Amino acid sequence: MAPEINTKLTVPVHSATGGEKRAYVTFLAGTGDYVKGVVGLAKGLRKAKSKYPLVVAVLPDVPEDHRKQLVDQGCVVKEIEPVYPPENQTEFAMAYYVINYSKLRIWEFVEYNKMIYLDGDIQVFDNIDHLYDLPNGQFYAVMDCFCEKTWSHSPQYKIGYCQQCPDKVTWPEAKLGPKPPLYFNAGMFVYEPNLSTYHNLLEKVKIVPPTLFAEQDFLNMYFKDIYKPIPPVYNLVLAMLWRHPENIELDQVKVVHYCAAGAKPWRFTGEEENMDREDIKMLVKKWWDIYNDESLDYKNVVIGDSHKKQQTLKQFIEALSEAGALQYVKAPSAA
Ligand SMILES: O=c1ccn([C@@H]2O[C@H](COP(=O)(O)OP(=O)(O)O)[C@@H](O)[C@H]2O)c(=O)[nH]1
Ligand SMILES: OC[C@H]1O[C@H](O[C@@H]2[C@@H](O)[C@H](O)[C@@H](O)[C@H](O)[C@@H]2O)[C@H](O)[C@@H](O)[C@H]1O
Ligand SMILES: [Mn+2]
Repeated sequence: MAPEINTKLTVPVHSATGGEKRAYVTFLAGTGDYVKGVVGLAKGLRKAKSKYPLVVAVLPDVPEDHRKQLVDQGCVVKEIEPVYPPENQTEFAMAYYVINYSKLRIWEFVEYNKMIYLDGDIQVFDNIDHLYDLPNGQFYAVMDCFCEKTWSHSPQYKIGYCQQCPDKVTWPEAKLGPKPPLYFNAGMFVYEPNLSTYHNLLEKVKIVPPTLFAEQDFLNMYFKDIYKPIPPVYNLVLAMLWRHPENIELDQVKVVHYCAAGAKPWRFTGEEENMDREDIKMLVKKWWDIYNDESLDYKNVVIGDSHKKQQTLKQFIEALSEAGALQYVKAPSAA
């Protein structure tokens, strides 16, 4: 039985007032192939007719040609300095998670007052611009699942507890203390950049001992009092398809998060566990269909738009002249 959360997202009708500056933001590190994920995301947001730009926070190691690819796709590329956790012996669930602390820099982007963060391994298949109209002062994200092997070192996994089905194995308060607060997946969240929050985050991250899920654990701790769960259609953590299918209606899903082992579309082999599932193969194909769709490239959309505008202008002028509204003044012949 899915946890009782408000699955009918009621968003006030008012849209951005004049002063609101909104953007999507993602994070890119390294010289590897995650840049494909970000290009795919930029094209997916365009296909979903998102009104807002995509900002890409890049670490200094992202090469010039990758940055150019992103600018050519209409992205706003902003270089950030890395954020490192304190010296520690932590075994992160994935060794590379240490670089994910750098995501914290996006709280400094105060030229925007509302942003939606999306991992580079996320694709947006339907418009989610309405999430910007959610009430301010909260931190919105989708609840994670604790059932994958990546959680095997956690107390939840060891007792078979998952917040996605809290009645299946009840949390043993007597033995393990109070049930953990609702926990979100940090691959997608709606937040408000803010300088004092930013400085406080950076202060706190220096003293909080790192844990399994690196900055995701840290963000859950930091925002636990204002965290508001939003429906899984806004961040389908793929493992939900085989761990909690009863909580998912795939044809309603707007955002897919390719975070299961072996699920990154641009490296997909289909060999890892669950990667031979028909739904997984369909979602990977959907990702590639967008990535390969040249009509979604920024240069074609912009040209397309300006071409359309020229066409419309031409038709407008023709219509005016047909209506006799335009008296062409004959230019004197040059001769
Ligand atoms: O080599 C890397 C690893 C991670 N990332 C960024 O960090 C995010 C979080 O990592 P990942 O999505 O692999 O974590 P998962 O969601 O799979 O746990 C990615 O989506 C990318 O935006 C990156 O740019 N380069
Ligand atoms: O650095 C920690 C990462 O933790 C999260 O990924 C995990 C989490 O979703 C687990 O629940 C899954 O089991 C696992 O596969 C997946 O990698 C975020 O998606 C990512 O952005 C990043 O914060
Ligand atoms: Mn991810």
